[in-house]
Order: sequence, then structure tokens, then C-alpha cells
Amino acid sequence: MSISDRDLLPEGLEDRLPREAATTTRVMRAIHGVMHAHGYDRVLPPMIEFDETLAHRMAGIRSRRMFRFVDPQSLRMLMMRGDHTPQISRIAASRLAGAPRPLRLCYGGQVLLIRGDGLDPAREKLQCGAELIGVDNVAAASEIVALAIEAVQAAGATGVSVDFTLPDLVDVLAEQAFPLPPEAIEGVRRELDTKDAGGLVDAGGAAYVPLLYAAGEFDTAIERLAGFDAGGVLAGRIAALREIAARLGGTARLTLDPSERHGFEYQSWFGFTLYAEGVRGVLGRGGTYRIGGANGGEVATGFSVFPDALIDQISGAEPVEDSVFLPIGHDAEAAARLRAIGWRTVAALSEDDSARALGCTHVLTVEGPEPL
Ligand SMILES: N[C@@H](Cc1c[nH]c[nH+]1)C(=O)O
Repeated sequence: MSISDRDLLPEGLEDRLPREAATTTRVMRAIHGVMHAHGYDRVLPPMIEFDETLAHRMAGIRSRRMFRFVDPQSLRMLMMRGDHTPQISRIAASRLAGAPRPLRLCYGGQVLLIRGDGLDPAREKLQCGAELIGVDNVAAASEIVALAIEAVQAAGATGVSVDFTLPDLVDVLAEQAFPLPPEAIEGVRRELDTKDAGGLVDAGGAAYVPLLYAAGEFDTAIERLAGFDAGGVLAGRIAALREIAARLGGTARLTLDPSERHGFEYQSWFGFTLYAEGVRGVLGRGGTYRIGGANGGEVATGFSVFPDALIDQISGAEPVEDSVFLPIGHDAEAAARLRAIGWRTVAALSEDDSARALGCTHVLTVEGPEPL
């Protein structure tokens, strides 16, 4: 192997070589197959858009994480996409504003961030997912979580678990049940994120400490959350989470961490994170949100899967496909017939080409493909 300095890639960016690329193709096809089967239509937004079009689409988007530069042609600020969801929202709010609701759209492609996330140094990621536009109720949330589980299982994930959260929990509680001065809200959120009971008390959020213990296995955690919700402000959300969990009917292990906000930039009452056995980090994430717009916007529910870590996990077992070596002077029609029934062929370009060296498993003879 000879890689010189001139061949290096910037930190956090990498190539996918044939075996992993083959797994990638298979995984994306499986995920898109599931979304397509459930009535989601694929859209293909561009890699780059005007900065202001994306950055303000939903409240909470952290545009500083995204690559931005001035377009030498229009002299306007452009942004590379770091997430498809704001782009799908733009499409739904503009070109597909007149399409019937609920609108089901899906997508798949690369996203790019300036810096990796926590322990994950990757700056470019595959992201695919689905958005259900015009609804953010229990029925929508149940459909989206079930779809996300089915999609990652079709892609090869096993031991899937779903962690539910209530992304706007602190805002809701701070409003009346456990009032916080506006300047304390950020500190309470931060201490809940770090799950530090002492810090939470110091930040003025003593009333919020029980939330740290309402996390874990869904059935017990939701009981604890219900016990905590003395004033009843969370009753609707708790009932909704119970109903979503019941509708999933054992397709995945369920947990609850009501104050988890990591990665939830714009989600509203409902959020979830997907994990799978043996897959490093977060496999997917989703929830309900509000698309901003001139006339108050529109609600939506969706999910995104980041299949790279799953691909890393399963590509080692990617089967080597059979392929038939076609010697110089072979019967071209016979080769075409083989391809038509699913064979893969590799044609010799000179007498020097070797079937074995080119990784072929068969060679075409007058009798048909013969194993090597
Ligand atoms: N796009 C979000 C997940 C999501 C999709 N729809 C709603 N939420 C993310 O990547 O974190």
C-alpha cells in the first residue's frame, strides 16, 4: 500500500471501498424499499442551498455546525446540507404546499458537518429517512417509529431499541408546574443533560431532580414520570407515549429518558433515538416538529437513520458475489443471457487477464458457467 501525503483525505472524511460500498447499496435499497412500501415518495434536494433558506426553517437549527461559503456566482451565502429534514420542510412548504396532507416524503444521501459529534469524528454521514408532513399526533408518531424500526431491521440491524424522550419538557414544566426564571432555564437544561443531580439543585432546578430517576425501561420509567407529574401538565404526553409504546407491540426494546435532548435541535413534544446491538452510537433519531412559515407553519413528524455504523458492523459478512469470467472470443449472446438471469460477468480485455486474479468464481465455457 502506498499512500502519499497527496492522497490523504481531510479528517472525518473517508472512502467506502467495494465491499463496504456494496453493503451501503444494499442497506440503502432495503431502507428505501420499506419507506416506499409504506407510501413515502422520494425527493432529491440539492447538496447546497441558500443559507437563509435552511437556517431558519425550524426553530433550533444549529447552522454554525454546517459548512457555509459565499457563492462566487450569486455572491450570496450558501450552506452545505447537514440534515435533510429542513430541506424536505422547504419542499413541503413551497413547491408541494398544494399537495394533499398528510404528505409522505423520504430521502437519502450524504450530509456534511464542520465537526464530528462527540466521540464520532465523521464529518460526512449517510442520512436517510422519512417525513410525514401535516400531522404530529399519536397516530403519526406511531407510524414513524414503527417505520424507522422496520427500516433498520430490513437493513440488517438486530436487537433494536428505541429510547423515547420529551424534547420540550423543560419549557412545558417551567411554564407553570415548576416555574423557572427565564435566565435559569438554560442552566437547568444543561444539568439535566449531564444528569447531575447536585448541579441541577445549584442551577435552581431542585424540583426537576426526580426527572433524572424517571429514566430506564419504559414501563417503570413512565410510571415514575406519571408520579412526578403531580400537577397533571404532562398527562397528555404520558398517555400519548403509552399509546405509542402499546402500538409498537414488542417490535423493539423500549426505554424512556424524558429529559434527553442530545441531538434534538428542533423536535417538539415527542422524540426518539434508535439503537441496535453491536452498532456504535446512535443509529437514528426522530420526532415531531414545526416547520416555520409565513402563516404560522405546519406540524410534522419524521425520522432519520445514519446507517454508516451499521454498514461498518455488517460489511465484514457481505457475501462475495459469484461472477463469471468471459474469455476472449466468448459467445456474447450467451453472456447476455446469463446477465439477464442475474449472473455477474467480467469480460477479458486481453489474453493476459486472469479469471482468478480478477476474483471470478466461474468461467464461461461452451457448456455454460463452470466453477473455477
Ligand atoms: N433530521 C433529524 C431527525 C428527524 C427527522 N425528522 C424529525 N426529526 C436528525 O437528523 O436528527
